[in-house]
Amino acid sequence: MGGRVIDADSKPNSPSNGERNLVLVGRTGNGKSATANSILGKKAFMSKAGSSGVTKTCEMQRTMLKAGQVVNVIDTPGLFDSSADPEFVSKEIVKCIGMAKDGIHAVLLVFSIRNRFSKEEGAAIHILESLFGKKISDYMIVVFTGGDELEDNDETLEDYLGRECPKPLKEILQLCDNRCVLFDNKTKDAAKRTEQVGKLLSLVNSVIAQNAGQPYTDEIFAELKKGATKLRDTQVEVDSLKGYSKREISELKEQMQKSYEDQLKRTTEMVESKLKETTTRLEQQLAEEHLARLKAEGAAQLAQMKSNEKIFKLREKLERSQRETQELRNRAPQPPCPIL
Ligand SMILES: Nc1nc2c(ncn2[C@@H]2O[C@H](COP(=O)(O)OP(=O)(O)OP(=O)(O)O)[C@@H](O)[C@H]2O)c(=O)[nH]1
Repeated sequence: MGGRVIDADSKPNSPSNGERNLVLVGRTGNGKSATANSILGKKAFMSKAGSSGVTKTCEMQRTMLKAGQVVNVIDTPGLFDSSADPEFVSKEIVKCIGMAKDGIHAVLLVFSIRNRFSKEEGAAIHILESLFGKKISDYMIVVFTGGDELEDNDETLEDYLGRECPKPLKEILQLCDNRCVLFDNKTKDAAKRTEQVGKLLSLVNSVIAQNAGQPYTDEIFAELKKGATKLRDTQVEVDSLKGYSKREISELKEQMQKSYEDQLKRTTEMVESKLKETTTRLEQQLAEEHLARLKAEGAAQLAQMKSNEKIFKLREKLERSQRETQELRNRAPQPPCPIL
């Protein structure tokens, strides 16, 4: 444990004083690790440029606030990148849930104002909702990184969203009740660092208050917690057994460990099948939308062609009738010259 002491929780109406579990999700390179480090006030996670992804697995680090409250920060790899393998993603999700045993107090969706918002980022929210239910959006907070670049351009977050907010991002912000915060992870200004982390933690407090102090949990959390508690209790029980040889005790422990690992495997498989089902459904939906767009474009093109053809024919008709009129005029007998 270590890191900076932050004064975000010394407000009179701050919610429960238990530990807080914050999970950062987002596309590789959006600045999850850098944001996690800003929250922790120390370089706990590796953060650097690279398209292949620096964070390879979920990891948890913690810090203590001024009021003595512990904040657990879980950094994740790019779970919703289109290149991510479902088996790996499911294992990581189960691992992350295992770390936040008591539930998740806030999910931080990390976007970067330095990278263009992508389709897959828009789809990620639907995957999260499919895996964890619509309730998960009550726990979401959007974090935009790259505050320094906006500042360099003399822009605010509102200016940026005014010019650069595609429909799926708008929908995400609406789903989160517009809970969003801008982070400059590059700043060396201690006051600025404290202020942006304080703002985020205030949003976390409001999320906790709105959810009546209850962190997000579901049947996956419950199953994993039950399994881990059972393993721990039986290990204690086995340790206290009398009249058994060392070998028998070690065999019993191995059996317990194996049954726990089997349960983890089953849970991971369940998450994987849900994930595959959702991804297939989303891909189908995207393909259908694409097809509908193509059809609409085709119909518009056809209508345009038809109307071009009509215009061409009308112009031809007009020119023909002008020519005919001129010919008639030319053929008509000329009036005698008044001078003669
Ligand atoms: N200018 C600027 N760069 C940032 C900011 N936040 C993160 N970065 C940079 O963005 C790059 C990626 O940051 P990471 O924290 O490694 O991103 P990540 O989402 O954790 O990426 P993976 O660990 O690879 O999944 C690094 O070069 C960071 O220094 C920011 O607020 N401003």
